[in-house]
Amino acid sequence: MHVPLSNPDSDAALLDLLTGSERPTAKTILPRRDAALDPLLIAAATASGPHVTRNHYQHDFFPGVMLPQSEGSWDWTKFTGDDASTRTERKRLAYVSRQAPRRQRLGLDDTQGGKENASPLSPAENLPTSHQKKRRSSLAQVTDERLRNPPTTQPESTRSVHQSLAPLEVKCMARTRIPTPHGPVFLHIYHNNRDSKEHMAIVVDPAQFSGPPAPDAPPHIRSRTLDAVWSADETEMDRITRGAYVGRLSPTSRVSSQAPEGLASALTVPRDHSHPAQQVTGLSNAIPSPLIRIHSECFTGETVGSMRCDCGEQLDEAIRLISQPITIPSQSVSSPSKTIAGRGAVVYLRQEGRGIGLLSKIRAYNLQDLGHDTVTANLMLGHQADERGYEIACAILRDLGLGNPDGAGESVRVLTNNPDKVEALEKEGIRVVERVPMIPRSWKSRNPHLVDHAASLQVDDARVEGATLIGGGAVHGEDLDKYLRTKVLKMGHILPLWLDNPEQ
Ligand SMILES: Nc1nc2c(ncn2[C@@H]2O[C@H](COP(=O)(O)OP(=O)(O)OP(=O)(O)O)[C@@H](O)[C@H]2O)c(=O)[nH]1
Repeated sequence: MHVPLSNPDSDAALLDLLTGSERPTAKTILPRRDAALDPLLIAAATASGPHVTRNHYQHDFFPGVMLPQSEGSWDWTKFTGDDASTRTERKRLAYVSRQAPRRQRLGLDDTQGGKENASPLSPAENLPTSHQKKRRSSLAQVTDERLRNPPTTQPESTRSVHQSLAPLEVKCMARTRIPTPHGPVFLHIYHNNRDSKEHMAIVVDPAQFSGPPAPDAPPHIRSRTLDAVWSADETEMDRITRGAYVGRLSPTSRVSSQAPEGLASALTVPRDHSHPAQQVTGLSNAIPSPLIRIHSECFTGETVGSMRCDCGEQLDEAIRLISQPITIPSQSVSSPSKTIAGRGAVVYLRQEGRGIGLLSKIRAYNLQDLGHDTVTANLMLGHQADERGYEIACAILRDLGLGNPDGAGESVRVLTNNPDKVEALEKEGIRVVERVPMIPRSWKSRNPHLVDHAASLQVDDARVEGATLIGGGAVHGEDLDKYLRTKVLKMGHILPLWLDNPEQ
């Protein structure tokens, strides 16, 4: 049988269709403007590569032509009617993604060995979240049993996922100087390969402004990952822009932490007791370990100034206490006592609402207004009393040379009333030499005898005038008292309970 290789008539029609050299006529089999698959669109789509966006792949072609005015688009105006056939047609042409959102895919990948988490830390975009959030049961589903026996450990979902992941890595992406009412601090922004949050470290170490440390002075608190060389073609300006500089940055002073050679390691060198100068003065042994705090995000307390909790005050108080000058007592008759600048760090974790997130915390507040305490409200919403983890905080501390288990870093003193935090740090190998209590200002001002607990810090309790949340004074109120009492009575916080009548 003879099969014609081509049909001149249909070839001409196809050419017209593709080139648009002729306006569509009644003879045209597929009128150009009404084409089910517009050839120009197909060409553009093919040229632009596979249909992959950040969150989905395999989108239908039709979203690109939904604007009726766009060249070659489907004529959507004919679907403006409300009859049944129009509705069906609309549905058929709906914007369709054949892939689940990225969050869900990551959850699946985790169960298959966490493949997506194996990618290296990226400066441009943080690494994916490690696990899918467990679906919360509704309020009505919360049983009395759950309220009676709340789970106290880390969520199982988090534990099992973390067990199967690559080793935790953190990387300091940038650091900058921030002046505060208590003195300058260095704010460090961290990325990690466990979650997509930007956790932070607020480092207090103003001695860094005066150049490399003296042999008998404590080492500077600097990030190893920030001071590292990131790439062979990284310029001095790249390093300075991300904060890898030494001293005080100014238009006339811009020394990258890479130059001169060896400076970066000299800046972070740990206390070396075999160093001749240190043996002579013995000063370094008398310097107390840096004071640190692991703090969890609280938008309401820290930004809005909420008096339902003491979080804003605690953040402020931590920076204030760490910034207090340290007096080193005289080591011998010939050497006088010495004062050095306060040093330490607040690791600021983005674990809003003890890890349940801002939305749930806001809902929990409404349950609290109905008479429930903070713990019960969390449980009623299907959360645990506390869903936080401290692995990332420990990795950040290690990156800053603090509390390293291998003896390469300094041990730390921890500002907290929460025994879980101390336990978590020690479990991760951080050397904690002291827990320093944080007495709420309102309790201190109303119960002066509690101040004795902080006397060892030798701090001046004066407030900074004119400052609001950071540097502000003591606040108190019914909600705050209730919150603090629940911490002591239900969460095991080590804090002498404030009483209306101290004699009770
Ligand atoms: N779920 C919930 N979270 C709250 C509430 N009030 C404050 N928070 C959160 O509790 C966390 C406070 O934690 P931290 O400041 O680290 O301190 P802590 O665990 O109380 O222990 P300390 O170190 O002794 O202060 C923050 O994440 C707040 O957002 C509340 O009523 N409900």
